[in-house]
Order: sequence, then structure tokens, then C-alpha cells
Amino acid sequence: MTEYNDNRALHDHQPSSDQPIPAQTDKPSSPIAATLWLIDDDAALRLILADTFEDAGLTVISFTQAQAAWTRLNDILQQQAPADQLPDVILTDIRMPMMDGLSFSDWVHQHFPQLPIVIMTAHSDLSSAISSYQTGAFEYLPKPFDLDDAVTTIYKAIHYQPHTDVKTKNTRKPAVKSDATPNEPNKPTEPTGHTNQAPKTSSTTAPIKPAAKETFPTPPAATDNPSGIIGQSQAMQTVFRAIGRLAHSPITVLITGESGTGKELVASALHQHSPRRQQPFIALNMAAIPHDLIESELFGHEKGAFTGATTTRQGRFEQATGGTLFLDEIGDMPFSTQTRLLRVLANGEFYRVGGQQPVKVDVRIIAATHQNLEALVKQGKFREDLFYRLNVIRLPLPPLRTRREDIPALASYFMQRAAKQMNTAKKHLHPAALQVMQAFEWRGNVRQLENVCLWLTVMATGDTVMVEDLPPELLDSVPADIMQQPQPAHAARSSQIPPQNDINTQGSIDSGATSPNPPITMQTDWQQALAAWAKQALQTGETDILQTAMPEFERVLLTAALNHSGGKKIAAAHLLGWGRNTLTRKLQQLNLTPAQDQNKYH
Ligand SMILES: Nc1ncnc2c1ncn2[C@@H]1O[C@H](COP(=O)(O)OP(=O)(O)OP(=O)(O)O)[C@@H](O)[C@H]1O
Repeated sequence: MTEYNDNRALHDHQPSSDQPIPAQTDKPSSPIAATLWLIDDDAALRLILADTFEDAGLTVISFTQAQAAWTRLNDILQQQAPADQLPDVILTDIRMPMMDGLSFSDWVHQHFPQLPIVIMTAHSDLSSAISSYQTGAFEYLPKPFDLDDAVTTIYKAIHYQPHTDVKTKNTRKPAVKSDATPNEPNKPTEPTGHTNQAPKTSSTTAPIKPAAKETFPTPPAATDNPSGIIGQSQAMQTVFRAIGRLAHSPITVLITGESGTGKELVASALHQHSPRRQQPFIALNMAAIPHDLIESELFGHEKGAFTGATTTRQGRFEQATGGTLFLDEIGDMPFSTQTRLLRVLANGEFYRVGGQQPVKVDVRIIAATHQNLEALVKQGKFREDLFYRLNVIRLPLPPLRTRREDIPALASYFMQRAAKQMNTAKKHLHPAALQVMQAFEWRGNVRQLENVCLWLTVMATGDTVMVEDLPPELLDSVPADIMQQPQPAHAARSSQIPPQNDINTQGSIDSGATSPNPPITMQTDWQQALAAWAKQALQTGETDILQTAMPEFERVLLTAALNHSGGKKIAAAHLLGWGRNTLTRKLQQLNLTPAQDQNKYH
């Protein structure tokens, strides 16, 4: 592995010149001799990733910041360095000092459009996914990610050829060549219209993207999240990735999922992030309109088309011109209307009810259903040809009970929203109450959770919501032993194992409110609490409980050891009986990152 820090090598693999020279390694060389540029200012993560990718057969050149990689690429762009020094793929973090990964990705995509970039981020929200894809990134990897998945993604990127069939380094030509004047970075270069100007850095006067140190996710405040879609689970990351990829395309999308999983919210996000965002987003629920009115509602009608049609009226299709029409509960659409819809999808035109002239429209259709459309097709209730047309891209939304790790952040968000709505202070959920909420089945999904939070804001008496404050449907689900356990309100913060601990400069731990795993509430006897937790998890049908519990167990011990050693990793490793490498790996796996002053822990 070779590391660069603003043209200077960081450690042993220091090259003799400022040319990026791959280190000699005794690892087996890649069958395609591919080179990865790895950009991250986190030394521990860089080491782990570089080892992983080298083990996977890649030549890895590491940079501590995007600025250094940009300098190398710009040299190639200006033909001051040979084009065969281009990497086959770049993996970059987003938040780094000097130059952020998104600006860098944007610049690379403009000047080296065939060079794939994969973006890593600790901000696993929809905005990060959207921003990454908008810069032309091949893929985005929300942290924490599985190392094997990262290797698979990097190889996919290497084999990805946007415009050519055969991959050779020569195909990754810069988009802008020597006509770009080296010393005039602001000069526009034809014909692309792009410039070879460096992406924004903290030294420019232009507005820059924040380059603050990444911190681990905390529950997004209502204002943080313009799309209002909360979720950090892997299942929601898949949804964010799909929205990021699909938002810019006019393609029809079919969103499926149980009632209350957020289908309309996702449809609206697809619109908000699309080029159609300035045009209308019109949502229509097929189940809520009487069947005999649906055609006129959708396609409009001419004056006199039927009794009561006293004027010509535009339908929803026309109103949505240039924008998006969201057809909710499409499975409830009458068969005759399905035929008309199919024609619009095929020809982009329709007739108003009673009309003779075709009306042309440019409308993106997003449909949704909680029903099994395949089954409806088999029963003859849904047109097969329409099903295939709608089903080109299917976006399934997971039920809430399969992503319980999202519940704390969602609950916190809804408690805040309910407080605002009721014009009152936000109430906090006691960990035991949250534990009950995380174990609940939520047949009504996110909508039901939202309603419970509103109910609690109105009905719970104190500032902290205790188990006994929960509504009857949740209380009925609580195992008796949990109800009998004492829940001192003052123990709320200290008793919950912090999910993604930030170790502050005093070596103490700030607990977050979100957890990738259900929180474990420590009672006087931890084994007893563990037993209660296991019993409850099994009762709610969970499997792999050892896999859920073990990381929490390790997290507690690791955090205690780091606190005891004042943050010194080698000492902490000794206290735990681990080697230093194991400790570094565990820190990554468990998302334990010092909140400040990274070096303090080395
Ligand atoms: N991930 C999420 N983050 C924040 N709010 C959410 C999320 N998912 C759903 N909601 C909220 O839950 C409620 C129900 O969502 P929505 O109406 O989009 O669900 P739906 O699947 O379309 O339901 P239905 O099938 O009953 O029409 C809305 O108030 C929505 O804002």
C-alpha cells in the first residue's frame, strides 16, 4: 500500500518522488492488475480497508485527503503525468479537511467520466445517497459496511464500463485534455463546458461543503431531513440507494409494501429529488374514489359528457403535466380504467371522458400497492400487460418489524413532531418503554408508531414516558417480568448501552438515541437482564440473538477498557486480553470512534 498526504508519503511506503508508485507487496497480484485509490483521513480505517483490498488482489494507493488525489489527477489531465497512472477505481470518504469527497467526486466525474468513484459516508441518510449519485458516483457505501460487500462493490465498479465493452486503462481517458491551460484553473474548457478548476477547498472563497469530521449518526432532527424519511437500517439504506438512483430517471416505479410503511413519502421523495421537482406532485388514492368517478378524476371530462358535467374539467393527468402522478393503491383501479392507463403509459396520450381529441401529457407515473399484484393478475382482477409495464422497477418497502433498529430514531422524530404539533415540550422515552416499543409488532408500521407518539405526547403525564404510560395495545405485549422491574427515571441514560458510542476527550461516553440493535437495559444483575432480553427477543420471533447480543457485550467491555485506559488503545487492548490489531478491527466493526482527537487513541 502507498499513502499520500498532500504529495508526501505518510509512512514506510514512502515513494522517492511525488509520483504515485504502488508499494511492493507480497500479496498475490490481482488477475486484472487493478489499482484502487483510497481516500480517507481516518488512519485506522485506511489501514483496515487497504489491507482488505490488497488481500482481495488490488493494488492500493492511499491518500489522507482528496486534495492530494486531485493534484495527481490534475497532473494527468494536464499531461504532466502519464495517463497509465490513472487508477481503475477510487474509493473516497465524504467529510475530510481541505476538500470534501462530494466536490472531488463531482470534479472527477466531469473530467474522467469513465473512472468509477465509490463514496463512503457515516451519514447514512437519504441526502447523502442523493448527493453521492448526483456527483456521478458509481455507488455509495453507508458506514458501517461489510468489508466483503465493499470488495464486491469495488470489483463491480472496476468491471463497470459506461461506454465501452472492454476494460483497459486506456478507456479511462480524461474528458478534458491538454487544451486546458495548466495555470489558469478557472478557464472554461470546450466542448464539455466543464472547467479544470479544482473542486472546492476550504481555502477558496466560494461556498464550500462542510468538511467537518464525520460523527456517527444521531437521530435526525425534523429540520435536518428535508425528505422526512428516517432510517439507518440496512433495509432503509437499500431504499435510499434506490431513490438516489431512480430520482433522476423518468422511469415508472412500482412501490410495494404494507400499509403505513411510507410508500407515499418515498414517492414524494422521488419527485422532490427529480428534475421535475418544480412541477406538480399529484397523489391519488384509487381506493378512496368511487369507481364510477375514477376515469373522470384521472382523465378529466368534456362538457356534457355525462349528467352533471356542466363544464369541461381537467383530470389529474393534465394537472400533473411536467410533474409526477402518484397512483396509490393501484390494485384497486377498476379494470376498464386499467386499459386506459395502459394506453397513456404506451402512447403518452389519452382522451378526456366524452372527448374526441387526444391530449398529450408528459407525466411520470409512480404507482404503489400493499396488495400482491401477481395474485390479482392470476385472479383476473389486474391486467397482466399493465402489471408488466408498472413492474419495470419495483421498490419494496420493508415492514417496521423487520427494521426495529430504526424505531428509536423514528420515535424520537415523531415525539418531536408531536410536541411541535401540540405546542408542548418534547417528551422523552424511558429506555424500558423504548425497549417495549422496539419489541412490538407494529402491524400498522410507521403510521402506527407515529400515532402512538402523538398519543403519548397528549396522554403521558411526566416528561419521561415510562412503560406504564404506553397505550394498551403495547402494554398487552409486554412480558410480565419487564413490568415488574423497577424503572427509575434517573437511570434512563446511564442504563442504556450506548449504541454508537462517541468517546469524548475526557474519555467518557456520550450515548446516542439510535441503536442499530435493540437496546439492552441493564438491571442490578446483568445476567438476569440479559436473560430477560433473550426471552423477550425469542418471544417476538427473533433469531440469531447471539449475533445481536455479542457486539453489544463487546461494545460495553471495549468502552469500559478505553475509559479506564484514558483512551489509550494499546493499554485498552492489554486490559481486554486482545492484540492491538484486534482492538482496531473491533473499533471499526462496532463503530466506536473517538469523538475528537483521533490521534489520542493511537
Ligand atoms: N421512514 C419514515 N420516516 C419518517 N416518517 C415516515 C417514514 N415512513 C413513513 N412515515 C410516516 O408514516 C406515515 C405513513 O406513511 P405513508 O402514508 O407514506 O405510508 P403508505 O405506505 O403510503 O401507507 P398506505 O399504504 O396506508 O397509503 C406518514 O405520516 C409518513 O410521513
